[in-house]
Amino acid sequence: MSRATAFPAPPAPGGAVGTVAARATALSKVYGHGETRVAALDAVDVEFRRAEFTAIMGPSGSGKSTLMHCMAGLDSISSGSARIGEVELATLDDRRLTRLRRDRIGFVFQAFNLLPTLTALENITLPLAIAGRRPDAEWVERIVATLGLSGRLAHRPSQLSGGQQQRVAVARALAAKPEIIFADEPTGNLDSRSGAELLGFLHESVRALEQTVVMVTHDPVAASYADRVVFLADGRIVDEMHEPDAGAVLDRMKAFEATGRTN
Ligand SMILES: Nc1ncnc2c1ncn2[C@@H]1O[C@H](COP(=O)(O)OP(=O)(O)OP(=O)(O)O)[C@@H](O)[C@H]1O
Repeated sequence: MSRATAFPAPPAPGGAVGTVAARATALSKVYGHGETRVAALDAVDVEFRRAEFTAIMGPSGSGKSTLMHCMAGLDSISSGSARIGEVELATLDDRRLTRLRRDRIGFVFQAFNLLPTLTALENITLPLAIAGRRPDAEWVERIVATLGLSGRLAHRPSQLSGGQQQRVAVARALAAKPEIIFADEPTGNLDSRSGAELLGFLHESVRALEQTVVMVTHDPVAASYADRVVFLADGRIVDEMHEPDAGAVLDRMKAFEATGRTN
């Protein structure tokens, strides 16, 4: 049941582990003019590899959300390049950009944004239904099992805990087999235990389902679930850490904040 789209079909998740899912090159984003001009991103170079879990950290105002929004085609860029796979986002008109976001990108936000009148399963498959695509039943089953939602599919959001609702939101993001998932503070509305569980499931979706996840977070513990942490300060990538642990991330953050105060 292949359906013609404006883009080549995304590779099966895991089909090309280690290749680049998204890339920014000399990416700059300026808001405002004159006295109100803010360089939110200043010549950022960063790659997000397939089947890798990356956390983006940095002090408030360092450009984390702007980077995520520019990479996800939710905001325009001022100069440089932002690519999903081989597609240069700046070359797409609004219609093609909307389609790319729908077909190739998954989103998870702090607010779960589930429809209250639909069951968990209906929420998970809704974006596919809107896109006129039939869900891949086997894939949806794997996602649901990986996220520990098998016994909850007939429940409505009000019958689920916050952690379960956010897992439904992650399942919804995964259902279309996106090339990359952008998560903005996905544990921001969860208590610490549900947050830890959600992060464990996100980690598992990268390991077991070979998904690519980029997560903006303020929380060093959340970042420690990632394979890699990219640190932003004043709109620039200033450091990177692999196989992070929470203590080391916290120390690095404190160091940036101390430097920021003395500059
Ligand atoms: N729409 C906008 N108009 C003007 N300036 C903006 C806009 N969005 C962001 N900025 C500015 O760009 C800079 C980076 O903002 P951004 O929200 O990306 O930072 P952040 O690291 O995500 O911050 P936080 O951790 O507080 O969410 C900040 O100085 C911010 O004030």
